[in-house]
Amino acid sequence: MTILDKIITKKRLEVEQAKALVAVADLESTPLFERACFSLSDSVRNQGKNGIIAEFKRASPSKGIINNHSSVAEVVTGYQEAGVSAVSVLTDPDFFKGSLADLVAAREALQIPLLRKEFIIDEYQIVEAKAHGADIILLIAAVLDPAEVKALSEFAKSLGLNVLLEVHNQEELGCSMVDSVDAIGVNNRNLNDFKVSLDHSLELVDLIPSRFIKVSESGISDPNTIRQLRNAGFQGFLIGENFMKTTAPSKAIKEFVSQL
Ligand SMILES: O=C(O)c1ccccc1NCC(=O)[C@H](O)[C@H](O)COP(=O)(O)O
Repeated sequence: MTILDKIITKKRLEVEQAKALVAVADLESTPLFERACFSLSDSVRNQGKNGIIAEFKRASPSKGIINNHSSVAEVVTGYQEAGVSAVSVLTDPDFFKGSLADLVAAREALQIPLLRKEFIIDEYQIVEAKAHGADIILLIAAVLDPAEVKALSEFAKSLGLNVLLEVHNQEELGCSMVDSVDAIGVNNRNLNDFKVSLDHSLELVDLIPSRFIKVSESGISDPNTIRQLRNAGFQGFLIGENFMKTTAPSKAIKEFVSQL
């Protein structure tokens, strides 16, 4: 069983448990569910922002514990002050040590788009995302079939959310481009063996139609890489570990951005 299979098997259980605890109607009656979402596209195209989607990431299957000392509010406030276009918060508890409480804490600190970084397999998680302050949801082509990508992205759009679709290769890209997706992220990390290569982004960028925001994800640790990716046609850059592994992620991002 691959790590991705393990994550999805656990996720199915987690979603059924959540459904038994909190009804959809209760999620839909929260104040956060009512709010209008920030637009990812507007934020990425805003010249005053740098295109970075900075991630709050405590742990990962590839690295184990990355940061168990920083608070969500302090880190994401620093990210926002550094001019990022959006913030990503991992909410998976078992493999990434995240939570929906982290998402709410980030929402309370931010006035820019917020991504719920999660392994979404069910509409319930999309309602949960909106009810806990997300503006953007992630759909991962490697764990969904094209019909699921279409149905889940259309459902998210019906709630006013932005949709980021993650692909890793040409086959996933070809199968999953639908109009209900706003942004396509090329994950440089193979989610089965964790190998990271920027070549995935560079090989796929020209195959992504210009109507989608183009995001390069994972393994970015050098301002020169942002320049290279920008020149290749990317507008968004998802970065987690590079900031989170430091003693002060809110300072590390400012130092990084000063070199752009
Ligand atoms: O990060 C992992 O080890 C991982 C393993 C399996 C599935 C997903 C995984 N990461 C999720 C992400 O997409 C990254 O957190 C995100 O792209 C940021 O990557 P990085 O800058 O390398 O922390």
